[in-house]
Amino acid sequence: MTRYVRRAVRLLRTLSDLGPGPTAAVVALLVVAALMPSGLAVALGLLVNAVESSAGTQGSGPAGVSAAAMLPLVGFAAVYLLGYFAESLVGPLEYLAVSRVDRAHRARVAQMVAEAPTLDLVEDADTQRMIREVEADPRMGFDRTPGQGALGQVRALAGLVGVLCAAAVLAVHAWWLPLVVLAPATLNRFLRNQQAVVITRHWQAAMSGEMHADVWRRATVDAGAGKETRVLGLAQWMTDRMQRHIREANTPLWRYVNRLVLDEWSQLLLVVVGLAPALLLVTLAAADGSGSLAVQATVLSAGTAVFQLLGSSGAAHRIAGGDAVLTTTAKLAERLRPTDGGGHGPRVPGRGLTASALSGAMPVVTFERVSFRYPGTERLVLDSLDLTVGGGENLALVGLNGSGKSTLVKLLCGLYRPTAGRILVDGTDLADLDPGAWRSRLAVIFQDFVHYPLSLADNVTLGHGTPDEALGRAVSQTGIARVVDRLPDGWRTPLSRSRDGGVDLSGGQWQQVALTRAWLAVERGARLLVLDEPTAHLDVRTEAETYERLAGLRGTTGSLLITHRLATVRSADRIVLLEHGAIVESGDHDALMRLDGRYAEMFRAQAQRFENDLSGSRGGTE
Ligand SMILES: Nc1ncnc2c1ncn2[C@@H]1O[C@H](COP(=O)(O)OP(=O)(O)OP(=O)(O)O)[C@@H](O)[C@H]1O
Repeated sequence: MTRYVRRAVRLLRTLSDLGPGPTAAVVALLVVAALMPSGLAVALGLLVNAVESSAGTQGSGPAGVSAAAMLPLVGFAAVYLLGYFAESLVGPLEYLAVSRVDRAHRARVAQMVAEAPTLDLVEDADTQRMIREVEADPRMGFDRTPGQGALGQVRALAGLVGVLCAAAVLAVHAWWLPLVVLAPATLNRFLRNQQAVVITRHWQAAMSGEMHADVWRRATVDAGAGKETRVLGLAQWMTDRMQRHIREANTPLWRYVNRLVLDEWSQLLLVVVGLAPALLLVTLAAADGSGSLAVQATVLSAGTAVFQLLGSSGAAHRIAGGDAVLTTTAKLAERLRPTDGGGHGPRVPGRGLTASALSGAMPVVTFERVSFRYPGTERLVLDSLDLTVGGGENLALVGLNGSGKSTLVKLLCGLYRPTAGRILVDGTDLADLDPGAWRSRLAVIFQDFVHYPLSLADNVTLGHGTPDEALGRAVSQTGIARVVDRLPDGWRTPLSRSRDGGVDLSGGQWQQVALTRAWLAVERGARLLVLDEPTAHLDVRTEAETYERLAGLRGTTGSLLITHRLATVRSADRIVLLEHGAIVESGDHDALMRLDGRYAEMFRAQAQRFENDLSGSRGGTE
């Protein structure tokens, strides 16, 4: 019982997102709608009674009957119309209420996930399943949302008021009538609640399969994947895979619901068990003269109302679903909540925020015997790595694919914590710094930076409200001018083909956008530039210009550059070669060439290829 009360309270609390006025309106209308069946039962009884008594009056003809029945008839019609009016108003109001509650819930979930300080828990398969369950994404056509649950709960409570009223109507005719009707109706309600809980569990169990289906569902409609879908003829394959995952995920749920449909006769039996004795008893009373047709009509209507109000499975499903979503949301919050270490979640950051992390100084980041493996994997991606980055130094990190370069960047940003060892920022453990404050010291371009389907201005400022002068300086100092000039609406052009007036950029143009983001971050105070393959798509001229501009930041920021183009790292203060997560060579270009090791071998191989290409193209033109 307390479980039911706790569940109801939790669901009803979400109505605070709706506000008192709309909540009161929905509650009032639902109560009026729930009282209607009892009102109709009473009005029907009065009407039949009027017809019966005027028909029994000596000498009264049809005109007499109609006149006597007129008032109850008008009453009946008024009650009916009021109920009809309440139901038709409550539909759209309920819809608005559900959307508002769910919108606030979705915003909370989005913020909770986006603010989790590290990525490991967000990437975890269980977390992803929980997010899929609680995000209440309308694109998925979910009816299991906190809003649906809350409104289902209001409907159920309003229904209880209606049931009490119907029971009172029955009790007027005989004290035992409500007991006879309520017992099977309550049992019916209990069974439906249980079924709703089982259905919700099946729905939750189908989540992983649905997530597989999502991959294919998105791929079939995603404009970005559209090229391959068409050129490689993937449409049928994708839709087959989507259907298969949906089928496999939902078969247990569908089987259970099929069984329920077949077992529906048992619910009917409960209705008969509840209503038949009541009707039989009032009929017998009518036969021996102590009852009447009016009583029969009232009892039948009020009894049916009890079953109607208690037996609806719709509200039960919505309540069970909404409750499950709120339970999972609470678990998700717990999972993503920072702890004081030792717990499951990430550690509470910000305890030892250093002065230099907030000052304008260029930070020095020290990796001390750092080892790292991604959660759920066995392989060490970084292995006892010792490295110092920053402090104004221009450091280049090179290495073969998969050697751990991007992973090192993610650790430096505090997106993961080392499996062993520690990372110090100016002598303070990174885990003890406030992640937001630390990240504001960094200007990072990830290898797979995000192409937001927003305007160019939004794409470079990213919500920082950069003033126009800063954009102006960006135009003159980052080379973005060439991109801006080609866009139909300049800075305001949406960078997505799927938006009105939108265009897409080439890979190289996108990299110029990302470089401008980093440049603006430095303007805002970032003092360590971290660039993971920032120029891989740039033409030779633009690349050379970019490095010239970056060299201009020397003295303002330190930098960590990751690249496969070794020609671009020659001027770095220090080059570090990473292999299998460990540093195998370190020094400036000349020193590494003298060492004649792996770096020198890679450098010569690239230079040789460049020479070959050059002589090939000269041969072609001769
Ligand atoms: N989120 C992840 N979960 C599990 N393993 C990962 C994850 N990200 C990367 N890895 C693995 O970590 C290893 C190092 O990847 P990383 O991206 O750091 O290499 P890299 O040196 O940057 O490679 P590249 O030069 O190709 O960009 C790879 O074997 C990769 O499969």
